[in-house]
Amino acid sequence: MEMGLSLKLIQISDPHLFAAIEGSLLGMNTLHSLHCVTELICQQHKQIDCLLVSGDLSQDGSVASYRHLQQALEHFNCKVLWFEGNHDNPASMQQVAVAAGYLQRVVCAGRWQLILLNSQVDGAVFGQLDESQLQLLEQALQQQPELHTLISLHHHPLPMGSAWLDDIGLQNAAEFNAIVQRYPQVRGVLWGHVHQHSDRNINGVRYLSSPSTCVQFKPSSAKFALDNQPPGYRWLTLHDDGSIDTGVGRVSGIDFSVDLAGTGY
Ligand SMILES: Nc1ncnc2c1ncn2[C@@H]1O[C@@H]2COP(=O)(O)O[C@H]2[C@H]1O
Repeated sequence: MEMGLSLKLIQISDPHLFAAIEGSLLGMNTLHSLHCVTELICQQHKQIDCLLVSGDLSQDGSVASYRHLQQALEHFNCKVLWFEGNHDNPASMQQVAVAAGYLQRVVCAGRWQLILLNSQVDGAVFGQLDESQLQLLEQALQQQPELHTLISLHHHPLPMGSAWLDDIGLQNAAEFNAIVQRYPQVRGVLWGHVHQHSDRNINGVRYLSSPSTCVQFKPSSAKFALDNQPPGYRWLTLHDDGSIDTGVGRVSGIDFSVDLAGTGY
């Protein structure tokens, strides 16, 4: 990433791709919806410093699904960073991402440090930061006290107000948030998993969730339910003074087929 006056970051989350190009999740073709989102990003953002993909890149864990993602992003002339969600297969993901340089936990650019954590628990839908991730987080924060910091992970460290989702969030959120609040340089925490946007400020730290590039979950629903919002992404401008401008973009004018009555997957 080049050093400028501010950094433009685009977050893509939860694309849930399959090896088969016609693969679909609750009626939505996830590769097609991803392509619609990347096209929108190209139209809306001329200069991007970094594209961050925040987990559940694949639905079937196949190497081919990660190659589809790589191809979908290859025309972006910027740094690309991937990290794991609960659905990802670490070995398949690494096969594609390591050679391409997409897997980095700590990245410093300009006045900012990005810390990307692995909250995956083998075989579980919920998340947890193990001791190595908590140590990595604290070490990075201790090493760069002067850099504004954005932390990203797949699972939600705050309740979303949906009982079913709040059962599958970050299990040690209290421990994580205690660290976040202890280091004044932390400006933002950014996640995926919940397929919906939210924006909260807790003691000056911006806590942000983001849409999926495929199906959306209905906010404030006690049980699993899909929303009819279209696929989308989040953009963030990280300013030199530590402030963050951010918003969500969604595809318009395309009729995505989705099974709104679906009760899970
Ligand atoms: N009906 C359901 N109730 C609870 N969890 C579900 C249901 N359907 C799917 N899930 C899981 O909830 C997860 C939410 O995000 P993921 O995309 O990680 O994957 C989803 C499934 O693993």
